[in-house]
Amino acid sequence: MAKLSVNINKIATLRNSRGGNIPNLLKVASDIENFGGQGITIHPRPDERHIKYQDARDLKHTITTEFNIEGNPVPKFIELVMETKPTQVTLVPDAVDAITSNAGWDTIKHSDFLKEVISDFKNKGIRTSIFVDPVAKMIEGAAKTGTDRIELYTESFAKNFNQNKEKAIQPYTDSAILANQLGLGINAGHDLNLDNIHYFKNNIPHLLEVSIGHALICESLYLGLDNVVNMYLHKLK
Ligand SMILES: CC(=O)[C@@H](O)[C@H](O)COP(=O)(O)O
Ligand SMILES: NCC(=O)COP(=O)(O)O
Repeated sequence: MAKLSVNINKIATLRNSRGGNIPNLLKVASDIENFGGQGITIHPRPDERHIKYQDARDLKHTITTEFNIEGNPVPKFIELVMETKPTQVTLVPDAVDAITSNAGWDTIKHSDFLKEVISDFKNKGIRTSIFVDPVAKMIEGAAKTGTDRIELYTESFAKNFNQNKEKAIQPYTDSAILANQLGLGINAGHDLNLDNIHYFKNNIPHLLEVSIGHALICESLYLGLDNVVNMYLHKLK
């Protein structure tokens, strides 16, 4: 069974829209865990437009499952991760002005940098994962950085799922087989949803964890958070 880590960025977006503390991010995170969620993911961005750096500090004291912090390892982010010591850090090469994550690492070009930050995080006892496209040479490059895991960037799978799911999944299946042969753990995320998750899970060998936020929160508007978390858990079995 792959673990479900719920990305709560969108809860922070909603809270920030009124400047108060409704919905309460810490309570939502605890509720998700009580509903069965096996992890909480946040992706603080430099402009703090949703998750604030202080949220990461506060969540550290309330999360009882796996805490995953995603982001571009700029100095301020590295400092935050070193201070909060989450279960896992997922490195994502976001541009500052990106609306959302839109590419995986070039693990060849940024090899030296990735090796250095990954080694620093691992020395602190933090599991590392790096966000990559499903491309063989990028997976091979990832293995050389010393990272524990990769997170497969699933945007293209999600985008093409309805037209041709066999074609959409193929690079991901191939990448998962290769990653496993190279000793990497496999996570995945971005635009996964209740329609595509079961097919994704069934076709990705050795899948350890998915992080899902945008669709999960949207689906919860109609179906309820408790219900939706459990629907994902069922589909991930
Ligand atoms: C790494 C990744 O795929 C992203 O999903 C990200 O965590 C979502 O970030 P936003 O909520 O800012 O779009
Ligand atoms: N790492 C992916 C993630 O946390 C959630 O992405 P999305 O479901 O919000 O697209």
